[in-house]
Amino acid sequence: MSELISTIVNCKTARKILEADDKSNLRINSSHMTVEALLSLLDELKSTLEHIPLVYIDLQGAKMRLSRQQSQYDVSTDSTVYIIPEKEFLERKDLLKAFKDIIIIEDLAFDVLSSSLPDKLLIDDGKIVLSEPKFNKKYDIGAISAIVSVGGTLRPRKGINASPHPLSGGKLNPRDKKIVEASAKFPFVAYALSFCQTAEGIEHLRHTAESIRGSSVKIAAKIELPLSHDILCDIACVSDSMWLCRGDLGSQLGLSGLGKYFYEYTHSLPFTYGKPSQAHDTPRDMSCEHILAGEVLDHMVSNPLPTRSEACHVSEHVRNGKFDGLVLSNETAYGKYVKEVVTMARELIISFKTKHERFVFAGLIFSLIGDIFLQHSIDKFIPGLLSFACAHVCYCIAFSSVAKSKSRLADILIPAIPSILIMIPFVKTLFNTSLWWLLFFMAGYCFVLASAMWRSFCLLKKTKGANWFGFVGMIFFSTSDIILSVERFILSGILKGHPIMETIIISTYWLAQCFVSHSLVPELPLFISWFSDVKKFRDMYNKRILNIDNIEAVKQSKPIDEKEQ
Ligand SMILES: Nc1ncnc2c1ncn2[C@@H]1O[C@H](COP(=O)(O)OP(=O)(O)O)[C@@H](O)[C@H]1O
Ligand SMILES: C=C(OP(=O)(O)O)C(=O)O
Repeated sequence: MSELISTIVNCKTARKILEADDKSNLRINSSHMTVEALLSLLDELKSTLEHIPLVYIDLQGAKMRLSRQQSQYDVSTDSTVYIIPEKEFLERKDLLKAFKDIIIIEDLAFDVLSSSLPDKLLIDDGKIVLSEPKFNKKYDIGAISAIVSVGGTLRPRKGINASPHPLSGGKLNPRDKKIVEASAKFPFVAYALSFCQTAEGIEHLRHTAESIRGSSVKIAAKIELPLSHDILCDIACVSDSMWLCRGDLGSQLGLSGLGKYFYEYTHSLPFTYGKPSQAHDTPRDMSCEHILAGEVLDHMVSNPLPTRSEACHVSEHVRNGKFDGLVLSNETAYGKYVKEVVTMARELIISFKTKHERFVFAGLIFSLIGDIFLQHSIDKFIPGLLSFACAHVCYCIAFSSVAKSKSRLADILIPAIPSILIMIPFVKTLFNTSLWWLLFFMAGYCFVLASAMWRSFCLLKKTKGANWFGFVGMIFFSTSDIILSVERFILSGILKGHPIMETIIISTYWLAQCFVSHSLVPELPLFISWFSDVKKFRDMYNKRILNIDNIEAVKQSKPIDEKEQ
């Protein structure tokens, strides 16, 4: 099932979200709260929630932000504003708080921006744009003045973008480090690192978190700058997931640039952005989970339904396997329709049978046909074998719909080599017999079985070991088939019908089918989930069919004009 991550500001929002979708994970943006407030929110979640999901703490990393001291006010287009560092504001607060034309930013951001003034500054994902920044001595402070080319409402802690981005993301900054150290005692916490720029940044975070916790920690890299394909591949190697954050990326690249980057990212195209990729001996890919973030269902911040484009875009990209989940930000942090947006997001990502599900189902049907043939007698062996070969082709398609290998050559060679090796004893035994022609069918069968195993390994690799079920299933499959063929052709059926042999063949076969099917729901506990979660799944399904929440929301909503009057 796809991952849904919903941003919360307090325990109340968390409860609302989980009421609408108890499988949603949560996200807390640490930049919008003090470290103490963050820790007490984690404590509250732990003590009040019945079931606590994964909670991502979003770390500021190398993101630049307005100060917490910034007051909320509107800046109008064409006016002049003065950007000052937080420390100056704090020193002269009594005088400065009366002025409505100052923008207070974090000291580090002020220092890096002063050392090389950018052409433009974008605040709050580009909702406010400042042009022509220059040094100015306003209020006797070394300020940066700028013209407001797009006006809007300033709010504390909103993000600032300049291109090129002036802060490099190396080791954790002191505040993020303190947060990681203090939150390590909560086993349900994962981390998302903002403005991630290198694999080293993620490695440092992982090392810090895991050495304190003493166990593995899930880490997401937030991609908010146009990084090159090579760097993305490096980051993918050390991260559990990468979040494509289109809010900041859109500010960095402009909207048409974002469209182009999005296309290249989702098609893993090399060298358009950043430095050209270096030549590598082995093909490189961005194998890890990919999560779509930034204005995913933004229309629902103030409307009960998303736009058609949002609904189609989300469905398309989760369905075609480009993304493994979604982050909801403003939609749940301060949107008016928290429950509706969470329900809608879940519907959009499960409201169809994915290719993975459809082909696992088809594989099970072919296996059933194969079982019926093999139940009869030896002369139905070939139809049985062909049915199971079709089942493995279906499993191949199912696994590769989620995790494709990048190399066609590997797709052929890796399954071919073990198939040839396995065939050697059978060739020796059957070659000079009247059953020699069976060897062709058996070789073909071995190849499709090994291909399905290879594709299940790609899935295991892409999910960094989290979805190992398909691979283990295919190992059981091969074990069952090898024992069956050795017993039938090499030992000439002398053990046929022996209860121990039959038990091993049938139990490995059933375990294989169970594990392959479980690869569809890797987040649920093995086997038990099939029984304990039936009701929840049925409720979710009924809700989807009847669309109850959304019908209610539409009925209750008034036209925009009416609301504004
Ligand atoms: N813990 C919080 N307290 C108050 N407001 C918050 C909090 N978290 C998020 N918000 C609000 O929701 C908005 C969207 O959240 P998020 O996407 O995490 O922020 P940002 O875009 O600033 O990184 C924030 O800009 C802020 O206005
Ligand atoms: C999700 C994003 O990150 P943040 O919420 O930190 O702005 C984004 O930039 O789209």
